[in-house]
Amino acid sequence: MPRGRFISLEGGEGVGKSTQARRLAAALQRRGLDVVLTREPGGSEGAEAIRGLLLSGAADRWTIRSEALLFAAARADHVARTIRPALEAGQWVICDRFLDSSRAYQGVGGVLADADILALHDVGSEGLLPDRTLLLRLPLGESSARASLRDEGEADRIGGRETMFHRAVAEAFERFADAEPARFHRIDADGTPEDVEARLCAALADWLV
Ligand SMILES: Nc1ncnc2c1ncn2[C@@H]1O[C@H](COP(=O)(O)OP(=O)(O)O)[C@@H](O)[C@H]1O
Ligand SMILES: Cc1cn([C@H]2C[C@H](O)[C@@H](COP(=O)(O)OP(=O)(O)O)O2)c(=O)[nH]c1=O
Repeated sequence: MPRGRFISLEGGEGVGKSTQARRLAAALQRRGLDVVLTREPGGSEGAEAIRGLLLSGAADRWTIRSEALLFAAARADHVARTIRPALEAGQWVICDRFLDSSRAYQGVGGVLADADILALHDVGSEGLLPDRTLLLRLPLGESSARASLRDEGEADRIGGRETMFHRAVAEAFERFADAEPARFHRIDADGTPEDVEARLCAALADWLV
């Protein structure tokens, strides 16, 4: 049984990751592939419990260090219980956010270096990386308008941070894509969901022949 493919979707809040993760999973299933659709933080029983700790409560509920450790712990459980077993069984895994979200969100602010977050990932998840990372990009004004329509003004503990934070996150994703052009594919997230889905499928075309 050949190992399955591991695809992550990344980008800021409201760019359409969750919408496109569902659409991509359905598109791949229509091609006869066995697909597991999952998300972070979450994707396993333990990680979903940690998700509740991370996304609710006061803005200062966690320090940057404790928050980064909780994300890494959630990811370790998700990788061990959901992602690795699926890949080993030949399934394709589509993950709505993964390690690069920790590098972007927990890495801004200067408390933790990128190397620190990668070190946590080495310990927690033996350094597992996606085979391909699809980075959805949209001007910040448009993604925040989409997110606030969806959330009706009730953003979660991290999504509710100020515009400067989200701008720094978007810039971090761009730096990661520059540094790893073989893994990252930049996707224009503007236009209809159908348009964006077509771009995602085009970014996987070499695997779909
Ligand atoms: N291409 C699109 N055009 C307009 N609205 C969209 C598009 N894709 C998603 N949306 C809507 O924008 C909001 C945010 O999308 P979502 O998939 O939840 O983004 P993310 O997971 O990146 O935060 C949702 O209300 C969704 O229905
Ligand atoms: C996976 C992950 C998410 N996050 C943040 C990003 C989001 O603000 C929040 C929840 O993610 P998510 O539910 O995907 O939010 P959205 O659909 O709005 O993009 O958690 C981190 O800060 N670090 C991480 O490692």
